[in-house]
Amino acid sequence: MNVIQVDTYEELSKKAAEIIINKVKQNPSAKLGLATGSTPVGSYKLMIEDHKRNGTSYEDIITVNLDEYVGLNADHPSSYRFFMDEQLFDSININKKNTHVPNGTAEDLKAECKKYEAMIDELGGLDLQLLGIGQNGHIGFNEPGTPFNSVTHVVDLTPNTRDVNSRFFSSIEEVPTKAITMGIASILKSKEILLLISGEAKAEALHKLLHGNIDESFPASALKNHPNFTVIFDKAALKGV
Ligand SMILES: N[C@@H]1[C@@H](O)[C@H](O)[C@@H](COP(=O)(O)O)O[C@@H]1O
Repeated sequence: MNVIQVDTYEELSKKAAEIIINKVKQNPSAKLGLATGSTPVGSYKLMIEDHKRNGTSYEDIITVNLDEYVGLNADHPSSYRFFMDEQLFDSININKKNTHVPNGTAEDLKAECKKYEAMIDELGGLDLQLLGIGQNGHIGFNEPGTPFNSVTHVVDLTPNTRDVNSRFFSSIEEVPTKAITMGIASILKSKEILLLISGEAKAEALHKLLHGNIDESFPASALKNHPNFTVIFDKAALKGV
């Protein structure tokens, strides 16, 4: 595990954006695994700025997102497809056809999961997977207890995750109870993994990642088995533990 500590969220965003932009420059047809949540937003902004200023091209880049809520379509403002379009895809020269987010409104959710995993395999695995982390150590929507050998699947969201994520909805009742997520094994298929941890609310999760055991009760600990795993965190995430 490579550990990078920075002072602020701004620095964290800059560092992560640099790593992603370099990957894109080195390999203009790279396959990027992307994440939602507030943490990567700063990096996405910097990627957009760099695209506008320096012309870094996403023309042949393929993206694969980690997860999507069950029941929300692309037009729903709280869907992860909507989020990705708004926060990144609509502002860079990516071909929308090359951007993949699980279809949360698929009639046959199991078939959708199978199809998604097969797509990842057909791509030959991703080149770089960007991740955030939940307060309980979830990655994607892999909640504590998820087997490390899990592939893309449907999950029941925990009350805590629904509560934390309710800030993106008008009320807690609107937060879906299920989601489709890449599994832990799907995430580990990526050649490189970059995890971003920012803010005091994540202090316990960071502490467990750095000092705890590799155990299914803490999903992010699986990443420590990966040969090319980097975690970037800010000072605030070190507070209070
Ligand atoms: N499914 C997403 C995760 O992929 C993300 O890492 C997490 C943390 O979000 P934030 O960065 O807003 O704290 O939120 C959601 O649960």
